[in-house]
Amino acid sequence: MDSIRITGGVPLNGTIAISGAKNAALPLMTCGLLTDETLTLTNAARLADLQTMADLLRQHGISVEWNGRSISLGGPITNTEAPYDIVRKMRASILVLGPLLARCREARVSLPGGCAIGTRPVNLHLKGLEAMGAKIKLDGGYVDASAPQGLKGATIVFPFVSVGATENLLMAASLADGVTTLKNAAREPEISDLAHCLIAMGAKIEGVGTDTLVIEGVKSLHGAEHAILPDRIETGTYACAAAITGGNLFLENARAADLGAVLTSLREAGIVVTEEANGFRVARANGLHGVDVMTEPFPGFPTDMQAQFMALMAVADGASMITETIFENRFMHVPELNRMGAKINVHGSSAIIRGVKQLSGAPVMATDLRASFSLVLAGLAAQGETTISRVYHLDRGYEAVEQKLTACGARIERVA
Ligand SMILES: CC(=O)N[C@H]1[C@@H](OP(=O)(O)OP(=O)(O)OC[C@H]2O[C@@H](n3ccc(=O)[nH]c3=O)[C@H](O)[C@@H]2O)O[C@H](CO)[C@@H](O)[C@@H]1O
Ligand SMILES: C=C(OP(=O)(O)O)C(=O)O
Repeated sequence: MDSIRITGGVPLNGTIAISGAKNAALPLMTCGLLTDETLTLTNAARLADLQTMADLLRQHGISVEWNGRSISLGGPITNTEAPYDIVRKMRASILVLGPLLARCREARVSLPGGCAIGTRPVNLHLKGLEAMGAKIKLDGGYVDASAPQGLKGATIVFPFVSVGATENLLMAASLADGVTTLKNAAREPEISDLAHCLIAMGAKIEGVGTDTLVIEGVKSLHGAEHAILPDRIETGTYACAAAITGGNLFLENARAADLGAVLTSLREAGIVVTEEANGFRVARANGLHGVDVMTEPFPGFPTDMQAQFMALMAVADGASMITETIFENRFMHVPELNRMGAKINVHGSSAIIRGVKQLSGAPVMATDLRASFSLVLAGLAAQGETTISRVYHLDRGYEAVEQKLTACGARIERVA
C-alpha cells in the first residue's frame, strides 16, 4: 500500500489547475445508461472513483472509452445487476438504480452499506422510486426493484436534503411517464450540472438551481456532449493549502460562485481571496484567526470541506468551533491531527479547536477521502516529516496530488 511522505514548512506559490469534479462526474457517467446513443463527458479527471464507475457501467454492457480527458459512453444495456464487489468500493454506485429502472423497468443493485463517515442509508432513494410506482424488495443485501408498467411521475417531498436521492430521482424522472416534482431537492452545483447534461440529452427540467425541480418525462433521451464542472471541493482544499502554508496560489478554472460559504469563512479567518480571469487567487497576508463553521447543504459550508478547514483552524490564532450536521461520524481525522500536535476536542457533533503555533510531523493514517487531505495540509504546515498511510482514500478523489503540490514548491513524494 502506498504512503505519502511530506517534509513541511514550505509556503506554496504558483498555479494549481483545478480538475473536473468527482461528485459531478459520477452521476453524469450514469447518464450513459439513459440512452443507447453516445454521451461524451469532457473535463474528466483521472480518479480511482471514475475508474470504479467505468467498471460498473461496463458490467451493465455500456462501453466506456477514455480519450485524454474525455469519456465516451454508449449503450445498449445488457445486464441490470450491480454486484456487491463493485458497489462496496464506492457508495455512488447506487446512482445506477434510477437510470436502470427507468430504462429497463428492473434493476438489482447491491446495497452500498455504511462507510467511515456514517451509516448513510438509501431509504430516500428507495421511497422516491416507490412513489413513482416501483416495487422494491431487499433480498440478500441487494435492492430488487421492478416497474413492469414503467415509472410514473409523482410529487416527492424530501424530509431532508439528499444529494444522491435528488440525483437518482432526477434521472429516473427524466424517462418516467408524466410530471415529477422534487421538493426540498438538493441545490449543490453538481445537481445543476447533472440537470444541464440531461437537458442536453433531451430531458425537460425546470427549476434548475432551486429546491424544486419539475421534470416532464420524455419517451427517450439522445446522445450529447457535456463538460464536467470544475471541482469545488478540490478548489477549497488547495485554497486551504495556500492559507495553511502562508503561500499564494492561483487556482485556475476555479469557480468562486460554487464556493461562497468556504470563501466567506476563509476571508473571516484573514485570508485574502481575489477573483481574477479564469479563477481566483488565495494568499495569506497577515494573520490567521479562528472562525466557527457549521456544515450544511449547499449553499452552506460543505461537509466535504470540514476536515481540511479543521486542519487550517488547528494553526489559527485563537479557538474555533466546527459543527458537523450532515454525517454523524466525520471526525476521524481529529485523533490523527492531535498526533501532530493539534489541540482538538470533540463534543458530540462539534469540535473545539484551540489553535497552536506549530504542528509537528508524525506518521498518521488516512481514514477517508477528505480526512486524508486534512493530514496532507497538516503535513505541509508541520515542522519535520509526516508519513500518511492508506492513501488509496486520497486517490479516490484528488488527481495528481504530488505533481500539483510539487510544482508549487511542496516537498512531497509517494512511497510505494
Ligand atoms: C458522490 C457524491 O456526490 N457524494 C457526496 C454526496 O453524498 P450522498 O449523496 O451520499 O449524500 P446525501 O446528501 O445523500 O446525504 C446527506 C445525509 O442524508 C442521509 N441520507 C441520505 C440518503 C438517504 O436515502 N437517507 C439518508 O438518511 C445521509 O446518511 C447523510 O447523513 O453528498 C454529500 C453531502 O454533501 C457529500 O458529502 C458527498 O461527497
Ligand atoms: C464523501 C465523499 O464521497 P462519497 O460520497 O463518494 O463517499 C466525498 O467526496 O467527500
